[in-house]
Amino acid sequence: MSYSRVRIAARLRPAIPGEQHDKAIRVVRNDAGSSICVDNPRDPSQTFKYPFSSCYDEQSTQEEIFERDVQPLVELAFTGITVTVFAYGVTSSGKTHTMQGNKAQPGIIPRAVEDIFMRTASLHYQASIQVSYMEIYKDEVYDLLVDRDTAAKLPVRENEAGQVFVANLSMVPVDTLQDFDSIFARANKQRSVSSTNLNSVSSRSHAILTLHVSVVDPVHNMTLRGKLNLVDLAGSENNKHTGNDAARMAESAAINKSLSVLGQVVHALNSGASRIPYRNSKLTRILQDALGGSSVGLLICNLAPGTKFRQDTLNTLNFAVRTKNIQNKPVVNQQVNAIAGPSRSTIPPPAPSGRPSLLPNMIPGHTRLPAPRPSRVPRPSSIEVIDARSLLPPLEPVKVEPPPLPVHLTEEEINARIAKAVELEVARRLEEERARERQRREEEEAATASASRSASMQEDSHSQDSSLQSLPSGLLTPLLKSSRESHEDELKRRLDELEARFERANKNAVQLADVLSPISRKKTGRAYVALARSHSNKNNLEVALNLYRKAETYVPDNVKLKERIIEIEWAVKNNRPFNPSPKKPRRSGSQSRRERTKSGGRRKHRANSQYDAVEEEGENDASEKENTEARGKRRMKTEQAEMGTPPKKRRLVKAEE
Ligand SMILES: Nc1ncnc2c1ncn2[C@@H]1O[C@H](COP(=O)(O)OP(=O)(O)OP(=O)(O)O)[C@@H](O)[C@H]1O
Repeated sequence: MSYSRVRIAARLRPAIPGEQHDKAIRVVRNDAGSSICVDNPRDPSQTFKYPFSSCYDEQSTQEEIFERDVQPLVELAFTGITVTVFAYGVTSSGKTHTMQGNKAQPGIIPRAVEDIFMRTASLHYQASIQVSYMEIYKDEVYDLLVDRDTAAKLPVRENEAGQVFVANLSMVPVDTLQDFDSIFARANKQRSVSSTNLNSVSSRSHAILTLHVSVVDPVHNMTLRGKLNLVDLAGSENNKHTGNDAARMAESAAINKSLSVLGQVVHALNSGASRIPYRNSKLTRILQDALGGSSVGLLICNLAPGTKFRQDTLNTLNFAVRTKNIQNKPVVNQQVNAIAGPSRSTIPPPAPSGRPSLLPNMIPGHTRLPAPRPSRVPRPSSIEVIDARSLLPPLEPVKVEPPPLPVHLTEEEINARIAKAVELEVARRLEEERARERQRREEEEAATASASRSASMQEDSHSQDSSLQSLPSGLLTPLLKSSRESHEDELKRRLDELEARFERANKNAVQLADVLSPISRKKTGRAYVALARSHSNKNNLEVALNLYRKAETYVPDNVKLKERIIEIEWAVKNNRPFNPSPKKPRRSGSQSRRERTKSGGRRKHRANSQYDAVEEEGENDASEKENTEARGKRRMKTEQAEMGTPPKKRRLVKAEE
């Protein structure tokens, strides 16, 4: 089964007139890759680092982003795959600029359309392009290709195959770039836009432009239907800054609510929840396919610069980190042609004439996508949704049969097709190998994690052998008979071996952390933290630092872990000893609850243990935020007394409070 993670790109816009310029948020590039660095709002001496494969700074151009991150995905639409690119970020962070741009700096949408037409022209197959464009305004869907004054609210429905669609949405065939430009320009005038203190042309709705690409392959007698969804989300708004009036406030509430549901969907997917709340907003319902569904996804995080936007930026980046873990399972949408031979009529027929038209046609020549009522849903025999791999020729033994020679294919094109098929098959086999490796690894991790937990319990009780009986036999059994020190060495050796084995099997820069499930990542992170803590207790600070950094690759959005790394870096750099927080003895559930209540509650308890923070990583955002705020308040209270003391000491002062 082949999975595709949602790709992430982050783009920092330049300061615009009237904004104060500072470096609170910046793009850093080094040998290890690129990251967005943000100063900790609570403690400027600390920096949060968010590594992403694509980070664009203030000088980046529209062309770079398109060529590096979007153009490779456009190609997929020609192979029957749905691709969704969405721009996410706080209001005024540059989403519309990135997606639409302007005449001088055209954005992703015009570039993608141009690219599609260029590809179409060079194809030897018949291809047709259609466009649909909708906006979600106050949780209602409107067609942007019909006259605004008469536009009705469109219902969101699901067909028998489980595909979500917007009923009665127009689809307009476009044959040239000029066709598209005039349709798009006219449609954009319909979009809900207003002026706020932060943006004179602030989008008040989420806009989804879809380019439907149909390619008819007469040789195989089928039509591939790919889609490119280009989504310009409305920005989250802090109404202290926007200065919104009552009407804008109502829009703002709807925008913030739908983005909050988007956050909940991402969180539920990440935590493996059995119910994903897609239905809680129209936005998530329509984007369902891009989040944990069958399309390939790219999230562009737009970031506004400077201290003023720092908290919003952290929220956006944390959302991105969570989204990065979502796995989609792309499928090829392929329809067997009813009549063999090339055909340009890949567009569904217009609604039956007896059906009352709800909306007038604004654009001449456009066809309305019929509402697929159950009786009109294509039978499974005529529309297939298939796993992309099944399109590959058989490869046992490795031998690729060239596809039948279409009259207009050149020798070079045939060779390219064969090479592509081989490449895909190799990728499939690699994926199978990885799946086997993953399974082996997860079994080993389960044993490793329980061993490290037991090791940590051993430390708590200062009893080295009382818990041996309760540890699992098997993988780690020989270690249990040795001393604790050698046990740790062995645990580290096994973790290293696990990564090395994975890297050997994957020479194409896929990291172990990238392929583990969220639970396995958390477990591995936890094992590294346990080892790191043990080394820091012995004052082997450099080793501990390395291990904490390793842990961070598995749980990158764990704030406590980032803080711990900064503290140890400080101690190493200043050649100072490092005193770990005193570890509390384990208590029974009820006793623990009683004590927590007396001593100021759960938040204080959590703040005391780095290990617990990793364990509890992934709890809901609200409690994370509460913790951060509570810590921030305590930090401010003690700031005066702590001047000149290292970060670790400050924490101890707080703990004593
Ligand atoms: N990379 C950039 N280079 C130059 N100007 C930019 C860039 N990104 C954004 N801007 C400018 O910043 C302002 C806000 O950008 P934009 O309207 O795209 O933000 P937005 O995120 O779409 O906001 P909203 O959510 O309120 O619609 C605009 O004036 C835009 O031209």
